[in-house]
Amino acid sequence: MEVIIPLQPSECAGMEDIRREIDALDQTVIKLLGKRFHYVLAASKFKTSATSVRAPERLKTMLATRREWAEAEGLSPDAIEKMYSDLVNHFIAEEMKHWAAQHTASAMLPQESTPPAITFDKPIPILRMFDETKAREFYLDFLGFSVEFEHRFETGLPLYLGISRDGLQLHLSEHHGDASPGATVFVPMHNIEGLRDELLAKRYGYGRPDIVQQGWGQVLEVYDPFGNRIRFCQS
Ligand SMILES: C=C(O[C@@H]1C=C(C(=O)O)C=C[C@H]1O)C(=O)O
Repeated sequence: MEVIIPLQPSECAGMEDIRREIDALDQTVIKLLGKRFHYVLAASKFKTSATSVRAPERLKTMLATRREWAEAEGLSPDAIEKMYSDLVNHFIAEEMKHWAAQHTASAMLPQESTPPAITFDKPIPILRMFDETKAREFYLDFLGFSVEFEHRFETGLPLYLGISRDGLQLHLSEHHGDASPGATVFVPMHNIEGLRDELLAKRYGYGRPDIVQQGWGQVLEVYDPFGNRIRFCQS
């Protein structure tokens, strides 16, 4: 391995030596400037405003110090100040970009800052019922609903039944506090004639519903054994 020992200026035998030494020094200077740059970027996390990023007072005093150091090395203070001024202005611009990315209003917002939109699912009417057998006969056998779930706090306590058919969900409750008989559920639907034919074919003992033409559409009403009615409507 070739070990290169730096030559003093007076030891250089020609331009080749001179330029090799200058290149080596400039490479070291630029490496050091690269290190310096990382300190400047790291400064941005302690800066609280765009003015503090520029830190004009610090810039002024540091340029003055570099002038003194230049003089001590036999260099022109003006030339060194100009060099530093150009360099530091470039660093400030980079620090500003870095700072803005960390500190602007949008960067400061928590990531999950957009609250989810408020939306509603389809409501589920709760209808009062007080005879499980009659409820099953009407809603399951006649209207063709299926049971989604059944709930009782314990055996012998009131039943709460979730039922559904083709997108229509109802809750039937034996709890007297949940609802009073006499409710009407308005159900927009499609193929009301198909439903009418299906219901008539059931030959249900307590109702033979037919379609009534109203101003707002065709209406078919059925009455449950507890005084509630379901008003199907196709418009
Ligand atoms: C690093 C700082 O931020 C800026 C960059 C400077 C630099 O490159 O030396 C000096 C002052 C500021 O303009 C600082 O405030 O010290």
